Amino acid sequence: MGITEKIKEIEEEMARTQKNKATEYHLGLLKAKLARYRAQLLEPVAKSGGAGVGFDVQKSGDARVALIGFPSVGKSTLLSKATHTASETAAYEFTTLTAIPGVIEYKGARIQLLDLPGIVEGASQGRGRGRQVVSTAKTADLILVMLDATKSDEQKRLLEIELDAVGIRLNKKKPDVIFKKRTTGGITFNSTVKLTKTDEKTIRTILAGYKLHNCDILIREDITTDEFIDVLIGTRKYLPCLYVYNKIDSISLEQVDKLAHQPKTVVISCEMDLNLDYLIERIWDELRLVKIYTKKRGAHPDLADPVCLRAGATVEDVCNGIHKSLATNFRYGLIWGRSSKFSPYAQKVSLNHQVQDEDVVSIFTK
Ligand SMILES: Nc1nc2c(ncn2[C@@H]2O[C@H](COP(=O)(O)OP(=O)(O)OP(=O)(O)O)[C@@H](O)[C@H]2O)c(=O)[nH]1
Ligand SMILES: [K+]
Ligand SMILES: [Mg+2]
Repeated sequence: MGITEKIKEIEEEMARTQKNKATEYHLGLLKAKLARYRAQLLEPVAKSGGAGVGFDVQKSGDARVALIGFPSVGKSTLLSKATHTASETAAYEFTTLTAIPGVIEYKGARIQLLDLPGIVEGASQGRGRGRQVVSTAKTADLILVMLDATKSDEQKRLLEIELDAVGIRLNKKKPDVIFKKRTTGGITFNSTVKLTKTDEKTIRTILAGYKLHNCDILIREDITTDEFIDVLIGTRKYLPCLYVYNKIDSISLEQVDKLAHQPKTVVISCEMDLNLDYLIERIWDELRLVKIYTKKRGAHPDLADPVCLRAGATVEDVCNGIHKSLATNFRYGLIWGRSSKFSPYAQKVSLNHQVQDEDVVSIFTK
């Protein structure tokens, strides 16, 4: 029996099993099995690629944004409008058959936008190019889930099921659980909060199902059983996501208004050029990029060529963004702007100082 059949069998058994106190542990075990098979399904099988291998597109620029959606929602139209790269667009499905990268230049940052083939229901189980698409999506810093505003909202749920099945968690934080494997000593189970969505017995059942008999578990958040399995599997990808409804030129204003009020959502029309600038602004915000200007002694800051980094970056990252040797020869830095505690004056800083958007930095070397 192949993995897909095994998955199907478990899913059927889960559907048949009534959910109650008596079956809770058994269901937990099934869930764990299911997660393990799904993980197996995504492992690369042969050298030639196929399962689990994404499209071979070089990462470039300061961040990567991937376009995911069903066919003909307008992904390629967006790429062609927002970047200088043309990607074929047409009224028929599966126009795009590979990954096409384009670049959005915004506020001094170069953001790679990746057009991808449309995915279909069942993509995560290997239908169409789905698995390649979702594997590529895992390499992105931000996912744009693109939806057709003229179609039912069911599409959003279906897409999320596909992404979920391959271990992509959208707009979710990694569960606050510490899990350590040991060689002896049995299972130590601790929780700093009251667990209302799962319990110790279920978790122990799952651990047994994974043949994990020696480990330390410290739970610091009221997690679900599924979230615990995510921690065990370990390869989950937690990615920020924006829901982009395209084709709002074809629906009523009331409908547009309703969609636009959903969280993490942007409504656009590629064809009519509606709201595209705002979308790019939102992409920038979601990526949480910071822009750092450098300044040579006695000169004005270089405003033309900022260093773009992810939020949380340090002076060391700034150095590495300029030249490899800078951090090794670093003596001290001077920083102006939001992260200087003496603002508007400069603060003398070391490599581990965290920078903030629009800071100006001078680096002094040995
Ligand atoms: N009404 C309307 N049509 C649009 C809009 N954007 C794109 N389209 C049309 O939608 C169709 C599909 O566009 P594509 O850009 O090829 O869609 P895609 O998502 O890349 O499709 P695949 O590559 O096949 O997955 C084309 O006929 C476009 O002209 C829009 O804003 N409004
Ligand atoms: K199309
Ligand atoms: Mg396309």
